Amino acid sequence: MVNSLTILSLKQNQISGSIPEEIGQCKELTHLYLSGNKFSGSLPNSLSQLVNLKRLDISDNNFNGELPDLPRISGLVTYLQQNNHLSGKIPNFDFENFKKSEFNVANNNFSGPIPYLQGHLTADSFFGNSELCGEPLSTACPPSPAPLPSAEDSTPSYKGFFFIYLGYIILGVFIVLLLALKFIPKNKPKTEKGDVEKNIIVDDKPSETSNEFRFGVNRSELSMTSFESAVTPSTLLVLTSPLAKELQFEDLLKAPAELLGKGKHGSLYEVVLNSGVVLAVKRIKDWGISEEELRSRLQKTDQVRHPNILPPVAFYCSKQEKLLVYEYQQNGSLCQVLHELQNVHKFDWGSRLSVAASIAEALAYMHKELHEDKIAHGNLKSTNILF
Ligand SMILES: Nc1ncnc2c1ncn2[C@@H]1O[C@H](COP(=O)(O)OP(=O)(O)OP(=O)(O)O)[C@@H](O)[C@H]1O
Repeated sequence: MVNSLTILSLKQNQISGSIPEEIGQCKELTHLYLSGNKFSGSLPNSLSQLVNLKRLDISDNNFNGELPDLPRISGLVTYLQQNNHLSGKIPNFDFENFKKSEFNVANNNFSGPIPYLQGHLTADSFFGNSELCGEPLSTACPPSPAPLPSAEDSTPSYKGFFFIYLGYIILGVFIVLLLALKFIPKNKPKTEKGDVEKNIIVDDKPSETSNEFRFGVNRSELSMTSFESAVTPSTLLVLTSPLAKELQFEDLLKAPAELLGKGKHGSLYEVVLNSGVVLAVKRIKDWGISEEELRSRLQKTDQVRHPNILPPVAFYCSKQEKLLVYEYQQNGSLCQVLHELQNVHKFDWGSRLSVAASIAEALAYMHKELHEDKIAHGNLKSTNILF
């Protein structure tokens, strides 16, 4: 039971006590909402073992002590812990993953410099920590004291000499290489297409190299070298949706993208096209089926039309990348309605039943139509029900 728990929401109650170390056993937990209670004590170290966690909200409690190693949870997109008594340094998260309103450590006892925020977040997320300093707060950090010179520093050691000589050697080799490059004849044989294909590089991290296409100006993790675009004509397959008419693969790569979440099969980005159209693009990793099979499944899924099934708009398939494009649904998911709305009582039992009936109807239709192709949903959960 505990092993398969994915969402735990205890918010806005009067619960006191500390979070037990055993929370680390809930390995499937993706959403943990404990805000607005009277929890106290320090956060257990085992919290950092919840590697599937996407949303953590422990705001408005009495937690204290230092934070466990939470940055190791790479898929976190919500991190709210304002209005507690937590202390120590702010860890170096992957701040690119957080929207402004989804990261907040205000009104605690944190101290020291704020880590580099990669251009994200504002002072609002950090106010109320009297010993916190650095951007984006207006309090500058005091200069770190210069290390005292030691006796060892004043006399050059053998180790020091070794590095000086090593430096000379490297410089010498570099000059020889430069000269060699200058005098080697430049008439290289023309590279065949096959050779270029062998050189395709997919870089999973943003790179500063200027000849790269970007998916998301500087916020996404997807980038692809120009080699791939040179050998792969735009193979983005636009399905029947009029929304993405004339959509090109390059349009996706150039558009700003924001991470919406990370799942088992990859990351999902909100992508805003030049035209203003907003898409949700899933970058698939480890699907475990062949490119051919993926194509055939998507084309079949596209033929199953039902008002409650969100069809893919387009997909892109190459050896290096598999992208699935959907229309962005701006009204949020069932999970948000159930767990994040201020006034959940608005979601009355009549509405809940009607949502459940719509889901069942859509699922039954899809499974009937795709029965022969053996395609089932296989991952039904409240975050996958969109309004
Ligand atoms: N078309 C969409 N528009 C808006 N939000 C979406 C859309 N599709 C998914 N989301 C939201 O984005 C988040 C991530 O979605 P995703 O489908 O990647 O999750 P997942 O089903 O857990 O992934 P996986 O199948 O890889 O395990 C979810 O919170 C979901 O509600």
